[in-house]
Amino acid sequence: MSLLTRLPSSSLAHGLLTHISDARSSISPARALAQWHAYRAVFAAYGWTLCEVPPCEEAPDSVFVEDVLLYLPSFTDVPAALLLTRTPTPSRAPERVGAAAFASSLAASRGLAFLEMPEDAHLEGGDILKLSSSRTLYVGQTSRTSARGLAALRELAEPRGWRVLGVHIDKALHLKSAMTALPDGTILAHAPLLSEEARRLPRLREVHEAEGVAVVHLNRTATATAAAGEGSRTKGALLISAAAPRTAQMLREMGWHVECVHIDEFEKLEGCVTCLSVRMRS
Ligand SMILES: CN(C)C(=N)NCCC[C@H](N)C(=O)O
Repeated sequence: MSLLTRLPSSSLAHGLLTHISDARSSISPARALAQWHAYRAVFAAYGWTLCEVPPCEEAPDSVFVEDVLLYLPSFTDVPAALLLTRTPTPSRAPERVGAAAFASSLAASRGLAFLEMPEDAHLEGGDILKLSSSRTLYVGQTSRTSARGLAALRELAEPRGWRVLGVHIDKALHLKSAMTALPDGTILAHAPLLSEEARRLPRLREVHEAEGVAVVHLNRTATATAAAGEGSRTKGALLISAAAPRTAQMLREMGWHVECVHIDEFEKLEGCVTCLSVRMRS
């Protein structure tokens, strides 16, 4: 399991804001850097190999590396792929250059395909929710991912065995600002952030904290939670923001071991625990 991350730019405080009031004045680059290291340390403790995408100092939002690179597993004989996305935002466009060279080289070393979104197809990784249990990709239709982006991803993903469905999102920056999924396909969602279309998705489980919608699966098997001292009494381990204690407790009651991380410096810029990395599980 490999975790791709990207060092925060010192200009982080100038990151884009879309749906929340301007909190950028309170952002501490030093505190953000400490939180970024602590985030990575949790994955390392669960056996993930840490890989760094070269920093992009000129792009304030470059730490949100999930948006620029998408790992696309395959269920067929078509190779899995690393996809370079295509943001519509000028301030994030420079992120693509260093990410492209890195991803092309990593893909070659791992026997993966390296793919790029076409010129006119805008898409960011924060809009892509992968449900491996049902081989479904939910693709947010947002200010960052267009219908052309959805169509272009469908052309790349269907031959790899994925079903690709668009979901209109208008109350949040990305699809994964409003929902993510547990390994069994349960979708954690925060009702105030859902469009009418999103409310109709199957297997929704409402969480009452906006930060609680974002979870990352830290390990495949319960045995890995031995590192957490809980042995194999849990389903496995999840990572969630420390800003969602009620959701963390709900997940523990569902049988998960839960690791909480402080990422408030990134939440001030509409980030979450999925944004800060690309997870390559196979
Ligand atoms: C799941 N989410 C939300 C993401 N993957 N990306 C967060 C990007 C935040 C950045 N300030 C921006 O506006 O681009």
